[in-house]
Amino acid sequence: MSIRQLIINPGSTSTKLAVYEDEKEIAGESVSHSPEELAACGGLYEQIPFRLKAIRRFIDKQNLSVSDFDDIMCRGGMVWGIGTGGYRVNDELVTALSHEEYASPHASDLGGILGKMLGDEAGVDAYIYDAVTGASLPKVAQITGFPEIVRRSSCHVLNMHAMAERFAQDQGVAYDSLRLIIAHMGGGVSLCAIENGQIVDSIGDDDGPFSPERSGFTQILPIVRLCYSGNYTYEEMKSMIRGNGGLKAYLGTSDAREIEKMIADGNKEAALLYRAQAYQISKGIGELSIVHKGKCDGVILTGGLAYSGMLTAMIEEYAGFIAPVYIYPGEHEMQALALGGLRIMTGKEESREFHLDDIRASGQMTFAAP
Ligand SMILES: Nc1ncnc2c1ncn2[C@@H]1O[C@H](COP(=O)(O)OP(=O)(O)OP(=O)(O)O)[C@@H](O)[C@H]1O
Ligand SMILES: CCCC(=O)O
Repeated sequence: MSIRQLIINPGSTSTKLAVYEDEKEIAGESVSHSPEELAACGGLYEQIPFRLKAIRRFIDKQNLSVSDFDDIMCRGGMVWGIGTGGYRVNDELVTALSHEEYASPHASDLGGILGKMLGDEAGVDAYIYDAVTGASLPKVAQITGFPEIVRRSSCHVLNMHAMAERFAQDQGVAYDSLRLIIAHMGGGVSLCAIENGQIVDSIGDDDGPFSPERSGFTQILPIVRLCYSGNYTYEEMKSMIRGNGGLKAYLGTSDAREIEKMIADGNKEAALLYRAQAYQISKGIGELSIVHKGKCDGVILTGGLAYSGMLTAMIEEYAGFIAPVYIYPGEHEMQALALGGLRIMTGKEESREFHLDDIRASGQMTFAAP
């Protein structure tokens, strides 16, 4: 009997859904949510009923019900102090996914919450897999200049692990033997260093290069001044960091294809900004080369922006001296979730149980939001 799984991947502007039977996708849909629809919901967690409706519509369309699934696999959120792999969604994980002290607000936080709500109706377990914050940073990588702030990892773990494994297969070498740097370049950009099959350091979407829709990191004092200027609320600051920052803030679009058209039409500002994006991503690669002490087997460029020959050529021009650059365009998160779920369902991998005390013990809790 095959294993049938419902896959849920909430993003900032869409909810991606799929049904898998064993390794095969038998149905898939990316339900787009317009800015107006999302704004009408209010905050992130107020989107739950709206997204739940979209998921139910998708399940109905397949003539299935929740009880027809063996499990529900959900994109993991930005819960601090969590490891990689699969976690069964229990009540403590739902609490963590719903509170800013435990998790950074991000659309992917909704995955486990939605999965558990649906699963509970029919006694089906929901899991998150390779959560955005899952990593194994050594102590030396966790120090900041602020004793009150522990440096935490956040990156596109799901797609990065999947691409690293594909790369190892393509090269015919053991994944665990590779020292890699991966840049995931989508609406948000993040990077990681992989060693022994583990993410040992990373640069998050608010921690390094700007991206099509995110501000990335810049000098701290101007940001502090902006926060206290009285011109912006906390919510507005967050939306500049994630959603309305980066290329979108300068050029009014986060679609790199439109930006390339602007460049082709002679728009010099667009050309400068696109180069600046490549430059910053390359600097991120350079920063992570230190983690490997310069001995890196490859740099992998992935995500939607890796389809852009213009961008990848510029990155290769800056960072190609570090290691050979390999391009794996697109993201393969739905398949990675399904394969992770299949390993759990077939007993090849054990899922983990989450406890709020794990976050407390990690020292990675955050201050309460204002
Ligand atoms: N063929 C292409 N050429 C150039 N850019 C492209 C191409 N296809 C997609 N992109 C760009 O990739 C970006 C979106 O990438 P992707 O779909 O991986 O992001 P996302 O899933 O929305 O966000 P994230 O990866 O941060 O979760 C957009 O800027 C889009 O314009
Ligand atoms: C690090 C951010 C991950 C994401 O946007 O999906």
